[in-house]
Amino acid sequence: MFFKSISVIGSGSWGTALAQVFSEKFEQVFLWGRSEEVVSNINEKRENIKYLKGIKLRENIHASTDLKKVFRESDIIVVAVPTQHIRDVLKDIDFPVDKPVISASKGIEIDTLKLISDVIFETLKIDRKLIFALSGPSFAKEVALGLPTAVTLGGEISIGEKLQMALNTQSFRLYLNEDITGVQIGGAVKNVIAIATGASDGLGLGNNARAGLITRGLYEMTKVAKIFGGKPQTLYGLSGMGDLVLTATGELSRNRKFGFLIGKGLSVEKALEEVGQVVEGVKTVKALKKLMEKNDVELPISEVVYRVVYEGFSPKEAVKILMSRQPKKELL
Ligand SMILES: NC(=O)C1=CN([C@@H]2O[C@H](COP(=O)(O)OP(=O)(O)OC[C@H]3O[C@@H](n4cnc5c(N)ncnc54)[C@H](O)[C@@H]3O)[C@@H](O)[C@H]2O)C=CC1
Ligand SMILES: O=C(CO)COP(=O)(O)O
Repeated sequence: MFFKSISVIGSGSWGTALAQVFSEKFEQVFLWGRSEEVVSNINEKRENIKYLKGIKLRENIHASTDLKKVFRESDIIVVAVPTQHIRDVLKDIDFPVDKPVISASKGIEIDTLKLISDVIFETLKIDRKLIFALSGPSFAKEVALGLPTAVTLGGEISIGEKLQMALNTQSFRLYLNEDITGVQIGGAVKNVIAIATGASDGLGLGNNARAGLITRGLYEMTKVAKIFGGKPQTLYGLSGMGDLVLTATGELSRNRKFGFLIGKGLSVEKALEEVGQVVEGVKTVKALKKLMEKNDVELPISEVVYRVVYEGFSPKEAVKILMSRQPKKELL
């Protein structure tokens, strides 16, 4: 398999940052976006002013609103659309796809409780060996600036090795992991925990509280991975702990910022408005609530994030609920 060109589906901050990093090695990079304005800004001004301001995009990045064309044009497809919209976007592809499709989005589909790899499988009807998930600590802005970043590529090893070679650059390092399920759970659930640490910081609860949430949050991530059939140890890697630490503490995180604003007393609506970009944890926590009910499993941090976001509980009440739980053994 030799890859000359690559297509990125989704021209938000992540899709654009990935296009920029890929444009270093690929002859041609195609980028699909819904918005005519974003697409023409990229093609004419070489900048995604709305989602990735200040980054000069390379000349070999070609943006388009024609999804089928962008899909047909290249040897690898990367999906970077907000999770709840992936099915809707991919359903328009009505021809066979026989090239690798990599999910770079993070979340769980609320209606079906499916992972993105399953949504790709169902909509495109492609061989599972061609489906991959790219996840790990990777803020779009830092990736686009060419700052060193290490991520995990989850999926089948033999094609995965070829993709790894093709996508690896001096600033973007990929590790392979066969456990595509565990890789996706890390990226999805860490967003919910980042909302919790953001709220804790917004309330001014200190460093101890944040470290406690991160550690017990990681345990929740392993519990969710087990439900989906993923390996708990995957969650100790880049796509689990790595991304959790980044998102739960990093100033650039939208999930953390959303939580922080809630902790400062803003309403959910106002906090979402203030962030102004996708906050996947708000959706993922809804899926986790369904998952808890379906599997009769406890995810205490996710549960209180759900109550704050959807049931009108205050962040202070959430802290009280967490701190007054029955004392437990430290299960890991
Ligand atoms: N921004 C980042 O640093 C990273 C983001 N991700 C993930 O990438 C995915 C995309 O996020 P971002 O690019 O950051 O979001 P963003 O908020 O920067 O951009 C949102 C994008 O989604 C598009 N969109 C909105 N509604 C849509 C719909 N109904 N159908 C199709 N497209 C729609 C918008 O046009 C825009 O291109 C998310 O799952 C996110 O968790 C993963 C790693 C890093
Ligand atoms: O997933 C990310 C970094 O790895 C981005 O996190 P946010 O969506 O919280 O900004």
